[in-house]
Amino acid sequence: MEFEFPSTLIVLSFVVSMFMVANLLRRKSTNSYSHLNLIPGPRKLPLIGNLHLLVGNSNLHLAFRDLAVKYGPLMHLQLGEVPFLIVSSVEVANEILKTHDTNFANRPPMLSSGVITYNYTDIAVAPYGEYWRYVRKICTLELLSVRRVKYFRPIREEEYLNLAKGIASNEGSPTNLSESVYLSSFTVTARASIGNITKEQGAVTSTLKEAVELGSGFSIVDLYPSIKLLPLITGIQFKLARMFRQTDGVLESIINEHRAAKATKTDDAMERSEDLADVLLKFQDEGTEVRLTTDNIKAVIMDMFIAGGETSATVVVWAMSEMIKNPTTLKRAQEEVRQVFDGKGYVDEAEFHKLIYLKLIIRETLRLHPPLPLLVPRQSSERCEINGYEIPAKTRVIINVWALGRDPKYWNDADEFKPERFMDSSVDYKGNNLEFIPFGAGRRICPGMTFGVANVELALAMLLYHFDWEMPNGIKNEELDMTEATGITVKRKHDLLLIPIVKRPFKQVK
Ligand code: HEM
Repeated sequence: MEFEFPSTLIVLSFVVSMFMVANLLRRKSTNSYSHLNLIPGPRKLPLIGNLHLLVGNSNLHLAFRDLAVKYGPLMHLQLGEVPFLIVSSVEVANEILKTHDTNFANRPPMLSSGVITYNYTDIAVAPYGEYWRYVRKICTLELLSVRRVKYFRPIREEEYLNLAKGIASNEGSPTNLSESVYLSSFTVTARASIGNITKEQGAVTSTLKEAVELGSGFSIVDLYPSIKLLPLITGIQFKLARMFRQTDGVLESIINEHRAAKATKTDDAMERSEDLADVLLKFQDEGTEVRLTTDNIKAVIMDMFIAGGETSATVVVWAMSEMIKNPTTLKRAQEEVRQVFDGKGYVDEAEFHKLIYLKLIIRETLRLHPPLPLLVPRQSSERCEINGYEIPAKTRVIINVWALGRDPKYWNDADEFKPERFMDSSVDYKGNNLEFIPFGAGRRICPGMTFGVANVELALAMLLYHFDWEMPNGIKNEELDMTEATGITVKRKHDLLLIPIVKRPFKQVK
């Protein structure tokens, strides 16, 4: 991720400080955020605020948790010019995500997300309001509802079987599991939302990922928004323009292909093979309550690519990593999956209700490794009061769900991987138990939860059923490196390389 707070950012901060001084001299000293100074937080330095405290911390969720231990669960941090509230307890999260949910249902504007989302007309960063509700509803109905997720079962089964077969062809050799899982997860999302995707179109994902990282809200251009020249000086403006051109070209070709297919198909045939892109185009033609432009459609499709593929794959890879590190858990999971599917000789979703232990593993992985540990930043629409403090409109809030998932007040042996803790527990990830919200909570909760979990379950079931796994280069299981990469989606720093040993050969699926 580009929020390398380390030295580059600090150096840049001093470069921009020249501009800042001029700005400060011009501006009146009063500002609406002065109330936030009453909220506990570390002492701020001129111009950079608290940025220096994040130097050397490649993972913001960790740094924020450590600071919260000292300053409390509602903490004020000044990052560059921008004040942030960092939330690290269930009680304060409840205030933001339940009591004042509507007020905090907005997203802060950020330079890069504005550019790549066609001026905030996707779902994830669209302002809270009628447009957001409309496009979110379409995606939920057409792609993400329980009914639609069931409908896409053949796509999932085909793609994850291909994944397993691809891995089997590399039996006995170190295999990059991260790479294969990410590709399959992305392909499933793309096939479900746009029908199919060419290799060239698929290549755009790496550009999209780069753009997402820039749009984390912690990029230097977003921390010094008053310095209008900063995007130019840092080169970010050019980078964004290049990314935009690349992704726009691909999205344009996808839309054109759908329009061309529509023109040649009968209404009946269209009905049967309609995907999300077709439905969005249909609504555009029909002129519904919210008028959709072609750019809006591109923005929504792009959101599905970004939000759908990477998150699920990240969970699969962390779950495999944790199991490799904990061989007893791995063995128990393999025994369960093999017991359920040995009768058939292949994995399919019809038997998934029997995979009790695998579901516990997924929950425990989501607790320890929520793919978006800080959710997506929120912003208040109006002034309000939280914990007796006045919070002005347009205040940015970060919920540290990673810290909530490891809060010793709620979790015994909080840092340990123990799927059994969820046995006989009613705590789930659907946004009701705020100590465990890997999908967020409230109005902005992830709409892709069912879709994502279906991907994770099937991928893991395939990997556990067909293979035993060994570490390469004689490394012991417990020595597996678990370092996290920096980024808005927190993946493994180093790809997961494992040696597959085929234990259940592939049988013709009936
Ligand atoms: C295991 C997989 C997934 C995880 C852990 C996950 C997690 C999240 C989180 C934490 C948020 C932010 C919620 C907030 O700000 O409170 C989010 C938002 C979102 N997710 Fe997911 N997600 C997953 C899969 C998916 C999938 C498969 C899709 C679609 C194909 C999807 C689409 C979205 C969208 C559109 C948003 C923005 C919602 C809004 O702002 O209204 N997600 N997700």
